[in-house]
Amino acid sequence: MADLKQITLKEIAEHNTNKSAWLVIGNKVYDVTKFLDEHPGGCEVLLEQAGSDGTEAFEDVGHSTDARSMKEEYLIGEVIAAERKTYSYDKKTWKATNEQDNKQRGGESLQTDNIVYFGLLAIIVALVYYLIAA
Ligand code: HEM
Repeated sequence: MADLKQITLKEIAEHNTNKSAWLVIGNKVYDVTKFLDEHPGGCEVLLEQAGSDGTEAFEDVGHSTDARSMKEEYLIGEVIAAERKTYSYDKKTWKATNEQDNKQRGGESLQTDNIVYFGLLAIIVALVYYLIAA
């Protein structure tokens, strides 16, 4: 990746129209001008991000692996080292995963609790029935 053209945020900001639309995803610069009409999510969302950093918007949509590799066709360079931002892909993934895990775990423990309560209730009912019958 050493050969990638180094581009400043100032230069990127100038390409924010449908005549020339650049956007930054993960510090890489993509020229999506030709892709505007082909983007399944529409040209508006791309133009909204054009000239700026679209990493968060791109990640929020949860683009497919296909979409991720597709964007490499439009790669034209990368943000100069001094102006790069760190976007924590890991943290985001972990956050989402943990939330999901917690929900799942919550659901599971609730189910387990219900089974225990139901079992106790059944034992009590059986005991009462036994005592009455005796
Ligand atoms: C070069 C960059 C991009 C490429 C190659 C790309 C590609 C794609 C592809 C292939 C899809 C179809 C669904 C999928 O396969 O995930 C899609 C959907 C979509 N994209 Fe992008 N995209 C790019 C950037 C963006 C950005 C910056 C946004 C900003 C919000 C965006 C918003 C959306 C939305 C809203 C959808 C529709 C999702 C749906 O209907 O379920 N995309 N994109």
